Amino acid sequence: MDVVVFGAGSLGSLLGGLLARTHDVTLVGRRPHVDRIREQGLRVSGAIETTVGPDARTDVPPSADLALVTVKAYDTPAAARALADTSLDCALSLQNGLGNERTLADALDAPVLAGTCTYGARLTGPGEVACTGVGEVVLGAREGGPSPVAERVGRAFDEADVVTRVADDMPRRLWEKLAVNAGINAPTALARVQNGALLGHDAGDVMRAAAREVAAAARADGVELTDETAVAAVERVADATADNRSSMLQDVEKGRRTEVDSINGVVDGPDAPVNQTLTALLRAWERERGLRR
Ligand SMILES: NC(=O)C1=CN([C@@H]2O[C@H](COP(=O)(O)OP(=O)(O)OC[C@H]3O[C@@H](n4cnc5c(N)ncnc54)[C@H](OP(=O)(O)O)[C@@H]3O)[C@@H](O)[C@H]2O)C=CC1
Ligand SMILES: CC(C)(CO)C(=O)C(=O)O
Repeated sequence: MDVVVFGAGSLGSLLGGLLARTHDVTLVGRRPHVDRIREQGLRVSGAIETTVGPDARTDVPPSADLALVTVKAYDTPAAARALADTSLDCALSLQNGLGNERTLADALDAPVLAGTCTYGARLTGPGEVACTGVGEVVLGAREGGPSPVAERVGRAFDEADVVTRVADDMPRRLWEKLAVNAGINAPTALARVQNGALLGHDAGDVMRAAAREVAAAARADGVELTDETAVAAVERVADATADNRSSMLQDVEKGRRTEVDSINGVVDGPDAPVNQTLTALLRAWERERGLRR
């Protein structure tokens, strides 16, 4: 399969690197990362060790079978514009947050698949990415149901030894993942604590309330996600990733814009006062830092 990875940062470099073991991969990213990959290849270290030689560039190629979109959610509109003139068979978002697939589908003349990813990735230097945990990619039709396109992409990922499952219930999975990220990411970023610290009393109440509000929004959107399922999911992930610093905490520590708009901000409204508060506080921090207007 001919794969273009739009957003060769942490996740894009890792998955692009793993796919490059079997497929023709082009990484679209920034300098000096892309230059180093062209000169010396891409080194993957940590839980998976390999060196591969994908193509790497700063602009998009004219065609590909699959566009894997791995920019931060706030860059999805720009990714969609950049890919609009590329001839594609399909696109797949593995980003956190809700709404990325719709943004891509509105701009692209190709089916857009939804996905979730629990692999952990961190750029460690130009031309180098660390796999901080082997997880799983789950992908499928963004509106749910069977999808021959998703089956084809799933097979291609399997061939490259990327742990992958094709699912026919992506809308429910995306909402459940949103409940997890809404409950963990913003509270850990604001309190500057590891995920496990949310399992204590006060912060735990905030985490569970945020997850319940997301479940209510999912049901209003026609997706059957109970409060109990959402709360059990966020508690399970906080426990399993107790020593993690969430991606939003890492963004705040690095002084970078966060993905709050496409996580807590998706359910931001009077019916979701906890998510509204978390969103408002993170937006205030971003504004003060000059990261948003
Ligand atoms: N890292 C992880 O382990 C996981 C991440 N995710 C999700 O995956 C998504 C990506 O996360 P992550 O990889 O950590 O983020 P990164 O910031 O590391 O990667 C995104 C990369 O895309 C680049 N980029 C953005 N716009 C363009 C453009 N127009 N042209 C070329 N390059 C561009 C960015 O460069 P620049 O910063 O210079 O703009 C950056 O290098 C997020 O939604 C995240 O929540 C999900 C699961 C695991
Ligand atoms: C699952 C969790 C909360 C792990 O830290 C995550 O996805 C993130 O940090 O963005």
